[in-house]
Amino acid sequence: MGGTVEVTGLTKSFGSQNIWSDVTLTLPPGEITALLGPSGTGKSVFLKSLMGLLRPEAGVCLVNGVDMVTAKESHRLELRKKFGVLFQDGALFGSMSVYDNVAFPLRAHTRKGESEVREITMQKLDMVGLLGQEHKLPGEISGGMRKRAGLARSLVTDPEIILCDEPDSGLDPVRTANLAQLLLDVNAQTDATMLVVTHNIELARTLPDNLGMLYRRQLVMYGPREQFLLTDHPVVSQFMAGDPVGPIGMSEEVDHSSNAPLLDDYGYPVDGGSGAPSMVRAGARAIEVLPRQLLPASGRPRPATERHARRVASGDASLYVADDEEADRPPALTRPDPLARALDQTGAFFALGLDTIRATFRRPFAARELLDQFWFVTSVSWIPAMLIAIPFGAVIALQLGTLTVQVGAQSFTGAASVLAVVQQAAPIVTTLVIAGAGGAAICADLGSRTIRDEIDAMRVIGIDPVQRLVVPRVLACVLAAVLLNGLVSVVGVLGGYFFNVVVQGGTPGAYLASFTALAQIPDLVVGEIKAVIFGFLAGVVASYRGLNTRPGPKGVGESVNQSVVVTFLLLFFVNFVVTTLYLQLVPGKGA
Ligand SMILES: Nc1ncnc2c1ncn2[C@@H]1O[C@H](COP(=O)(O)OP(=O)(O)OP(=O)(O)O)[C@@H](O)[C@H]1O
Repeated sequence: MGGTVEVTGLTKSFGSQNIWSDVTLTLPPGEITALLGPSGTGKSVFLKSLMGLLRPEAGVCLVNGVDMVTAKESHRLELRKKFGVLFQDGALFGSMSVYDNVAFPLRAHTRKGESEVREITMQKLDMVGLLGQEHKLPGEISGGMRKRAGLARSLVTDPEIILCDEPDSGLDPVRTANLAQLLLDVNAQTDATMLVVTHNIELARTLPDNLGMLYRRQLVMYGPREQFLLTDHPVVSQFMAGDPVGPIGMSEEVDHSSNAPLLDDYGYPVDGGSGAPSMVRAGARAIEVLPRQLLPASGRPRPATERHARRVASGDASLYVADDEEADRPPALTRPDPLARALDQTGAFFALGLDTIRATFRRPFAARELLDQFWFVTSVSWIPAMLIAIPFGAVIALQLGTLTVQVGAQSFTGAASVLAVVQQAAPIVTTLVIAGAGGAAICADLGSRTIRDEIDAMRVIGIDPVQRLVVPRVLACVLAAVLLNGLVSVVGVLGGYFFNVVVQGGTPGAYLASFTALAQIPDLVVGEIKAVIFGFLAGVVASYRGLNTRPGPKGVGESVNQSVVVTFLLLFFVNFVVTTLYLQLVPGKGA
């Protein structure tokens, strides 16, 4: 029988926006449950909270007895392997073909040989009608096809718990009917516990054993289909009838507001309210006859059907209806505390940094991804770094050359300009360019994957995105910083030599002699140490912002902007700290 999911008092907010509060329900093992609710009521947020992808601020969510809210991430990654999840847009990995996407969980978590992987993958692709499309990339197929490929991927490991976020959206009516039948047949074969979020009334009426509805930040009703579908609850009956008139309005915020029609005790418009009461009642009456539930194509009854009937007959399964007073409660407005938020984000940033260091030593190591990223970061950074290094080295050389002449210490010009370039200018120039070019691209890439649910899909498949995506990107930034720092130092020093010796008429011998007299090996090493630290910071900041992008393209843009600005600020602060420590700990040569 399928896995168990027991939710108690779950509450989730984003900042001051409460999404839902105190949600309590149990998904009966092996049965199909549908979750309904107007757009924006937090159904997707609920699914993600069940899998521990989002962290509710209160409540318990037990999956096979383990609380997903408080469990360690490593424990959650293991538990998520029990889930098969279809995200709203399919959440296919954009760089892999449809075939590789569907085969991915099998390759990641089973020891099956490639021929067996192929057999299972092709069978699932056949099941969702995608044979012949397997070599295409997700960007080359339609939205509905992506959805079906996502469904095939979610089923490929025969999961104990299947969560589907609007499996019908983007599908034509025939394919929606086929998909409903497919989900039912999968349930009949595997006895998996299933939760399906849908807006499709026909699917909601004929597929599930149980239904629940979210509305105005709470679970308004939850229970067996026999009781749910016959209710005259105004919100539920309006939704199930798809009626424009009733308590549900156009948006979550104005529902039931003064702009909405005046409603009687049952939620029907009273005199002066807009809309036709007869239509509402007709709509409500339309669901008074219990529709027939779908039957498995095999003709054999599902194991869940009998268990469900027993639960209903014994009274174990009964309809939960939320308190009306609770429904009328105004949204709980929690004022966001900017200090607590800043501390939270700082803590999360350091946690990602530590996790990145730990994950660097975990196997398997994403060596191919590291090479790709290193090549990418270096190729976008080296030309701007060189172009900045030449005038930067020249300005330092000219300024120091002029100054040393003024104070009669021109014999130290070489040492002063080389040390300024190697210790200060080179690491800073290198990392500013890496953060601006490479870091911005890393943040945009991870941000786009986040808003397309690819990162969450990876977590559900039990792959740690820090190990798979963040480690190679951060290491690529570190390696590119070390390499470019060396190049920028050489270019800067040569530029200094050119301007001091050729332009300002200094002697080559004095330039080099002053350098060897005053500089020491640690002076050169500290430049590379700075490059390592700055490269690490640029990579972690870009990854942190990318993984914590707010929804939508605007969110990605904001993240990229913040990533660059925060890296610059951090860089100058850390440079100050490292330089001060170095000057305290390493006495200058001859001092
Ligand atoms: N990561 C996030 N950060 C901030 N707000 C979010 C985030 N994810 C969702 N929200 C907000 O939570 C609310 C509920 O979103 P959700 O996608 O769960 O709604 P839904 O019921 O699934 O809607 P639909 O039926 O239209 O898909 C929305 O107001 C949304 O803007």
